[in-house]
Amino acid sequence: MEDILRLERVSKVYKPNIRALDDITFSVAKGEFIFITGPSGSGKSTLLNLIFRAEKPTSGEIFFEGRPLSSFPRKEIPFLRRKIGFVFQDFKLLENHTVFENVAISLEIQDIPEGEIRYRVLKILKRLGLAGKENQLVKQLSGGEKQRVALARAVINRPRLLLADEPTGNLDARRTEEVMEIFEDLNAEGTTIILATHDHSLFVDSHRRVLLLDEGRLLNP
Ligand SMILES: Nc1ncnc2c1ncn2[C@@H]1O[C@H](COP(=O)(O)OP(=O)(O)OP(=O)(O)O)[C@@H](O)[C@H]1O
Repeated sequence: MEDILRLERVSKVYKPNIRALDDITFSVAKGEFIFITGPSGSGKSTLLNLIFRAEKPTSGEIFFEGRPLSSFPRKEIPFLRRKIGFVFQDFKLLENHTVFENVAISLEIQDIPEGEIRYRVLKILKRLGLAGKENQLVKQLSGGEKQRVALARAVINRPRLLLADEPTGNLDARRTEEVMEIFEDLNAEGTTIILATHDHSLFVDSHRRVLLLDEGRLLNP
């Protein structure tokens, strides 16, 4: 099957000499759902940040849909980010804005008619169990609700690739199961997913590919 993503010999070194990622090579097929795991500090977040082009590799290259990420000029990054959704570990939500505003923000900068924005936002909120919460300020939400708002915002553009960093970190067992079902549904609809977690229970029975990171190295390329 065609690859949506390929990393070739990617390394990331932070000053003075922290090798966060060391010579990483792997591919992800279109439609795949893979897990990345490893102990704290093994490089999971760094890897996702590089794929999102939030940071650049020190060496090596990342290809998204065949195109090297290094070839995207700055002004094209917003277009790239519409194709790649990111659920951040710390959510990165606008705490003093409403749930609706947080989810709608990326649609509003695209000249999409207001009625369609409203329809799409309310639909995704309903799907994520947040119906009726649209006018609430994010800072008034529970951790689990914020997690789901972050997921809603990440998928509102119907991205081809969804990156999720510890997306069940703040959830109890029942909510974790619900969120994992949503990831399964999104994947069944064709979204490629890369989910980073240290929680083995998320993938142990999943029969999915699991990449193991340790001190920046991939143990099972
Ligand atoms: N901006 C940065 N500057 C310097 N060092 C960094 C930076 N970001 C990450 N690191 C270092 O790179 C290594 C990998 O960190 P990273 O956050 O990718 O790990 P992780 O596997 O996501 O950990 P966790 O599960 O705790 O989130 C760590 O040693 C970390 O301290």
